[in-house]
This record gives sequence, structure tokens and C-alpha cells, in this order.
Amino acid sequence: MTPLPIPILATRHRRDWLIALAAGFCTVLLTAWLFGHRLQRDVQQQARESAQLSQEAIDRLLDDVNATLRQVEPLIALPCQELRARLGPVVAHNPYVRAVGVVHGQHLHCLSTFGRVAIDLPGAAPQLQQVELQLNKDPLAGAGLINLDVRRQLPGGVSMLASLDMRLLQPFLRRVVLNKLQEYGLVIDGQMFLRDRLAPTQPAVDALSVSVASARYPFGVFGQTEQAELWEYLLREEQLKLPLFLLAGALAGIVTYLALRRWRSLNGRLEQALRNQEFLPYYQPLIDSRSGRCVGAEVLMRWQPPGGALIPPDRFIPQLEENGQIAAATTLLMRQVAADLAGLSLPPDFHLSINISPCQLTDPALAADCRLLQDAVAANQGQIVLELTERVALESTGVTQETLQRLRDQGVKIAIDDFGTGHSSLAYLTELKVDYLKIDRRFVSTIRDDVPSAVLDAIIALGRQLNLVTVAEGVENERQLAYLRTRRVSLLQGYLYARPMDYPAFGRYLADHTEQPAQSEPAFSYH
Ligand SMILES: Nc1nc2c(ncn2[C@@H]2O[C@H](COP(=O)(O)O[C@H]3[C@@H](O)[C@H](n4cnc5c(=O)[nH]c(N)nc54)O[C@@H]3COP(=O)(O)O)[C@@H](O)[C@H]2O)c(=O)[nH]1
Repeated sequence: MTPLPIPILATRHRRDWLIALAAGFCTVLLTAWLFGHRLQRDVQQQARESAQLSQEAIDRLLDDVNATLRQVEPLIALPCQELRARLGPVVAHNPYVRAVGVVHGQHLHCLSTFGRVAIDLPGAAPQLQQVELQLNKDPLAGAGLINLDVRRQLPGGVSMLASLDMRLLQPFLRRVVLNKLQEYGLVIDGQMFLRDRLAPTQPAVDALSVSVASARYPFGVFGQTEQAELWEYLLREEQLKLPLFLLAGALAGIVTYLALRRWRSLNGRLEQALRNQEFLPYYQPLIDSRSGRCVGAEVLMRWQPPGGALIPPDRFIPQLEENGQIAAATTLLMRQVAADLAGLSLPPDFHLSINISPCQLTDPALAADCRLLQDAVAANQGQIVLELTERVALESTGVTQETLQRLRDQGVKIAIDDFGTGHSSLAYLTELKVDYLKIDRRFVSTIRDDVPSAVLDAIIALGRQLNLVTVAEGVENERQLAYLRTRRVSLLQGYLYARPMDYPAFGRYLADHTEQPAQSEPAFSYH
């Protein structure tokens, strides 16, 4: 046999290094992003919780103030001088209240601190029995002092007012700022108290912001951080984790590099195996379900490295398919099969099936290789069946259909392998004009006693309706055999009859099993 021309794979060490570096770098970025994202979420969560704590603390403070106002309510009718004397001790008991006063309409006329005053309050009077809050610059004390006025409306257009010093409320709000929020404050009736000043509107932010409204009093607590500030914080925190990210990146790089090397080295070994012709055909008998006679075989590839154990196809076929060497390996296999068949005594109508990956349908050598096999079985009116395996999706394009048509014109039959699994679909059966439908062993294994197996029955019925030859693989016991025979599946293959075997063993098998028909029924015709 002449050695096959195999494309030599160039060494790609440098490219492997670059890919591994890229994988490491991406991992560093990804882990940093993930950690940063989590950190930002945690900050937001903490800020919300602490804003809520602030709001609850201010609620409790306002409860106290409200109780104080209720306490002094019976004194409202007293003259201002007397009222002032009675209010003084009450105010002294509440550290947050700066003054208590009486308002008629919107006119503040008596204060616990100054006695009689004449101050017009802005806005409208609150609803009866309602508490209203208002932020004001203190009209009487020094400039810059900000009051929180708590006003409670009584019948007759009179209300009690308690003025709180906002400086004393700072510790309540600082809870928010402790959690990395740059700007924080109170929102009352559209007005803001920011840290230590009044502001007309809440400043716009492009990053994190939380706000919590009280359910009992008309105010809310808010906190916010600008993007730059947040980035600075995140970077500071991330810096500490930098070694961790680098470690993750290094690991990813090493794993990628090793995986690539392994892949390349398997590719290298496969290339060598092709050159040394280490791929061998194994044969698994195909049995006529009616006569029980061996009427053919499926060729299954094996890899026999020199001095090593036999390697099953699952371990190398996918890689051959991926690196484009499957066509060369199949050519090698077909030539070996053709040579083997010449030395065997085949039964009449011998049926030889061989697996073809969908990517091989564009291989110009395929038709010639099939011709080689057809010639090898011609003396026995044999038949070559190409089983289209479905690990890789088969596209029913014009080229595929043309190739299949040419092969069919040449007398080659087409089978869909492992029907019902992988990428195989109902559309293939008609579009690709297949001749054989091979039922996957997963469906055969569902046969249990006499219980009908719905999917298996449906596949068999479909095959019959489309006038296809049905082949069941994976027949392992008598129960499955009886079931498949009852449903008139044409061909059977499985460990019940024989495992795949090498050429000498297959020669002996044929000699033992093709002489005497095991059943008296006529053989199934699949021509
Ligand atoms: N493109 C190519 N694919 C190929 C080629 N040779 C094989 N293959 C594909 O590899 C898959 C695994 O094949 P293998 O390990 O040889 O397994 C076959 C049988 O040994 C197994 N089998 C048969 N009867 C039984 C059974 O009774 N029980 C049981 N547990 N296993 C059994 O089934 C496999 C036959 O598969 P199929 O081809 O689908 O009929 C396999 O998918 C092959 O397609 C190749 O040259 N080219």
C-alpha cells in the first residue's frame, strides 16, 4: 500500500503562548470585573441598610418630639409670658429641641426661647392633627443655622411648633456616609439638607444612589456617590485582591497552554499514526433478522499504536474530524478493507457498511475509495453502504446532495447512522434520499419484556413507511432480538451475535457462520 500524503501540521508554540497569555489576561480582567461588580452591589446594599437605620432613628426622634408637643398642647391658651415659663423646662428635657412655639394660622407669635415674636411662616398650614416638617434657616439665631421645624396642627387654626437643630441630627445621617457614600442628607417636601447646608435639589449622580422614605413622617434619607468616587473606592479595595486576580489569570493561562499542548500533541500523534498506517479496520457482523445469517459487516476503525493498547474510535475520531484528517484516515481504512476482503470468502449479497463523517462528503477521493470497495465485493454481488455519522451536523446543501447523488449513481447506498440522536433529523431522510435507517442502540436498549417502546416503534414505522431498510444496532439479548424480529427490522447488529473483531477473527467468524442458515425463513431482501 502506498503511503498517503498527509499535511504536516506546523509547530504552533508561539501561537499557543499568545493564546495562553490572552486567556490569562482575560481571566484577570473578568475576575476583577466580577469582584468589582460584587463589591459595588455590597456597597449599595450596605448603604440602603444604613440609610434605613438613619431613617428609623430619625423616626424615633420625631416620635419623642411629637410626644413633647402633645404634652404642651393643653397650655396653648395661656398668655405668651406664662407659656414661655411653662415651656422652658419641657424644652430643656429634650436635647434636640431648640425651641417650642405657638403658631396662629401661619403666624408664629410665641417662642419658648424669646417669648413674644412676630414671624410669618412660609407655606400653608398643615391638616388637622397632622405633623408637618419643614427645613428653615433659623430666622432668629446666627446665620447658617438650620432648623427642622416639626409642626402639629390643632383645632381652631392653631399649631404647636418644635424647632430642632440640624447640627444635632448629623450623627443620625453620618451612618449613611460611613458606608462610602459621598453625599448624604434629608429630603423634606422637595427640599434637601445636604451634610450641613440646604440645597434646592438633590445633586445629579452618575453612580450609586440610595433613598429611603419614612412611612410615618414626611421625610426621606438619601445617600449617593459619584462615579469617580466609587471607582476610587473600588480600585482601593480591588488593589488588595490583585494577587488573587493574577493567580487566577496565571492558572487560566497555564491550563490553556497545557490543553493546547495536549491537543497539539494528540494531533501530532494522529498525524504520525496516519503516516505509519496505524488505523485498522475491525468488523462487526450484520445479521439478517429473518434467516439469522451473517449477511454483512460494519467496518469500525481502531487505532493500534506500536506496542500499545488498541484505542477505540471515540478517543480519536472527533479529533480527526476536527483537524481535517478523517478523510485521509478513511481512505487508509478503505484500502485496508479492500485488501482484507480479497482474502475472505464472502457470502452472496455481502453488505459492507462503513462510517463517513459529513465533512467527507466534499472529499474528491471518496468516490474512488468507494469504487475500490465495490470492486472488492462485486464478485459476490455485494453492496457498499456509507453510514453518515452525526457527531458533526450534516448540512443538506446542493453540494452534499450532488455528492450523494453521484455516489448513488455509482451504486453506493446511503444510511443515516444513530437515527434519532445527535444532529440527525427527519428532514435528512427525505432531502438526502437515504436507503438505510440505522436505529441507535439507545433505543434498542429501551426494550423491556413485552412493553412496547414508543420511540423505537415510531422509528421502525417511519423506516417502513419511507421504504427504508431498517438496521438495529446494539442488540444484546434474546428479548431485544424477539422484539425487533416481531417488528420486522431487517438487519441486526450487536454483542448478542459478535463484538467488532479484527480481520483474522472475522475470517474465522464468516467461515463458521455463513455455511448453514440458522433459520428456515427466506432472507430479507434489501436490494
Ligand atoms: N467517521 C467514522 N466514525 C467511526 C469509524 N469507526 C467507528 N466510528 C464511530 O465511532 C463510534 C464508536 O464506535 P465503536 O466504539 O466501534 O462502537 C461500535 C460498536 O462496537 C458498538 N456496538 C455494536 N454493538 C453493540 C452492542 O451490542 N452493545 C454496545 N454497548 N455497543 C455495541 O456500537 C458502535 C457502532 O456504532 P455505529 O457506527 O453507530 O453503528 C461510533 O459512533 C462509530 O460511528 C470510522 O471509520 N469513521
